[in-house]
Amino acid sequence: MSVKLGPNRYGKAEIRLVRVVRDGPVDDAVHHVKDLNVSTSLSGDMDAVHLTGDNAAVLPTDTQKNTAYALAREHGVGQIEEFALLLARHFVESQPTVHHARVEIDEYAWRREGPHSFVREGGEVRTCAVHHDRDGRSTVVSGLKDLVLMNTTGSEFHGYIVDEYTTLQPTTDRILATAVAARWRHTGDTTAYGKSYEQVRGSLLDAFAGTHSLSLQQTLYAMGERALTACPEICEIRLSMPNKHHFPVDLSPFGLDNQNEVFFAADRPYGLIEGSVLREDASDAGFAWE
Ligand SMILES: O=c1[nH]c(=O)c2[nH]c(=O)[nH]c2[nH]1
Repeated sequence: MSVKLGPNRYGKAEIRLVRVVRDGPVDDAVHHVKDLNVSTSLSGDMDAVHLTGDNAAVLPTDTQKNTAYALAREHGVGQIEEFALLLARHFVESQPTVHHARVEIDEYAWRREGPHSFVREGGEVRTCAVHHDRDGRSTVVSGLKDLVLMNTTGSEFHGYIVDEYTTLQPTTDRILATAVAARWRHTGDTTAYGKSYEQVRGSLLDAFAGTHSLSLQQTLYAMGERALTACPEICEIRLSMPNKHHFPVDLSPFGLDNQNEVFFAADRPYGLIEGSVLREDASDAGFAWE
């Protein structure tokens, strides 16, 4: 039997990193925090390590982790996309055996409660995934996940295929609830990642709340379209949205009606609606989504 090594990469997953910045006199400083989960992944001249156990080309994952902490100390974090690019470029530019770096970062939000006190926001997580290769090409995908949304009316679903297995009743008034995971690809024309994050997030919320929905698919498209319209520096957005079903409870055994007021919130199974919306003239994605 003849086999060969296929695509491979390696790195440190889920490096938890909290960076504190102190602003002002030591006794009376206002603190700022960045709370990150960083994952690095490198590829390049890695045949020997797999085929013969020669580790000479390998930058250990332990070193990758240390690098994240050291660069956070030296440079600060700023926008997660900037820090991810700093790390990715560092690995590729400092190590000839590393030809490609992918750095993914999740950022957890803390709301200020005092000069050095914070409350963890329970809601969405900001995300990014950047790539950098030895030809100097970089891609940046930003995103969010766990953005839980609900409309308690303004959602219908009917007109679908009915076959011998269909039991679903058509509805003209249902709860529409989801947990949005969105990732958007930057054209490369901007580094204003904080601003575009706010624009895209705001667009997703506006379109979800403002669309009278005939399906979650229609809502997904409206959300993507709104984000692309609001934010010229992104060219493609990918959305993944579970349909978190809410079933009206049959209260007739108790002599009670239920005019869409009492629901069973099911956690599984759930519909999973996914799609991308992109500009007609979107540039080639290259390795951005890998
Ligand atoms: O918005 C929806 N899209 C579907 O494709 C679907 N399928 C289903 O059973 N309910 C729903 N709702």
